[in-house]
Amino acid sequence: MHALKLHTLTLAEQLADLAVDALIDEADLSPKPALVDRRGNGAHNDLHLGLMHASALSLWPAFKEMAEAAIELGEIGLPLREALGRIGREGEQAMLTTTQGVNTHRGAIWALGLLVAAVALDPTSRNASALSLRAARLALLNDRYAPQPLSHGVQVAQRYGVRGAREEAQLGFPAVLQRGLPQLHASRVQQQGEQNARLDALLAIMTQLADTCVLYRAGTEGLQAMQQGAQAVLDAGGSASLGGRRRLNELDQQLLALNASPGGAADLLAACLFIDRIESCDGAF
Ligand SMILES: CC(C)(COP(=O)(O)OP(=O)(O)OC[C@H]1O[C@@H](n2cnc3c(N)ncnc32)[C@H](O[C@H]2O[C@H](COP(=O)(O)OP(=O)(O)OP(=O)(O)O)[C@@H](O)[C@H]2O)[C@@H]1O)[C@@H](O)C(=O)NCCC(=O)NCCS
Ligand SMILES: Nc1ncnc2[nH]cnc12
Repeated sequence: MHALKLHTLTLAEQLADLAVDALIDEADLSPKPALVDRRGNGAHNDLHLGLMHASALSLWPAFKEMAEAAIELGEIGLPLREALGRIGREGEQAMLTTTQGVNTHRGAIWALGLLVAAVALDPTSRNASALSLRAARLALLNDRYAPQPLSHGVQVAQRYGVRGAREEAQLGFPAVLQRGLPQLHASRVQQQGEQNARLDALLAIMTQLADTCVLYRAGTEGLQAMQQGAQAVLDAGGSASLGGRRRLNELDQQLLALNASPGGAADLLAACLFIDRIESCDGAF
């Protein structure tokens, strides 16, 4: 008879599981305005839900390695920042191989990678502000080996003078801490269902974020439509209310017409769900 061998997950493996779970929960959440979800491809002709799942799963080794690097190096400093940069770039390559070149989760590797490392550095300190502060301190360090591509984010940051993904992390994810998480908690208190609470959290993030994906595709008209439309859904009672659902449908149609995909807001919803899960576990994850 074979003995059943149980493998206890390491901390790094548990954190990688949680990061991938957050990405899959984000992808599955429906109906998200102009984003890939269970209904369809939103404003994307090169993406679908299966690809988002495959992309999320391809990132598990990178998240695990980022957590291991944080545990091994043990402190915030250039060695850890540069290790995260190297692992992040390898993660991007794994993602691009899986998706045959489509950028599904670049911003999510960045945000979740920093947060995974922030938890691994001190798993006993799990509240959102402490975590985001450690992530911000990592993001503020300059990775000497990072290539300097003229990315979409850099192009629109220059053109419109906005904060992109890098600055959002360096500030400790204000769209998540000040908007997404409080809205998630407030909507849960109203007991109208977890999916509606998550949709409301996404909308709250959208009200404030300078999403460089939206700006690149649809300029300031797209960004205003996203921010004001998301606020209109929340003002009408949120995604659980009939009025809110009507506004959400209007926002979906408007963003689709503008080809404006809030991919940055989607990544930050995944970050929000990850932090929420870390904060709510006591003991093992
Ligand atoms: C620091 C980096 C995040 C690089 O940032 P940068 O702004 O230079 O680069 P981008 O390539 O533009 O990627 C940033 C991605 O971050 C998301 N995002 C956008 N706005 C915000 C915001 N205000 N706050 C937070 N996050 C934001 C967004 O990701 C999502 O959109 C992706 C699709 O974008 P895009 O390629 O533009 O796609 P399309 O519009 O569809 O393109 P076309 O089809 O039109 O051609 C999607 O993947 C979502 O994830 C931005 O894309 C960081 O990445 C970096 O430095 N990496 C190097 C390695 C490293 O250090 N890693 C650290 C590991 S901890
Ligand atoms: N659900 C989604 N749809 C499109 N782009 C995304 N980037 C991250 N999540 C996304």
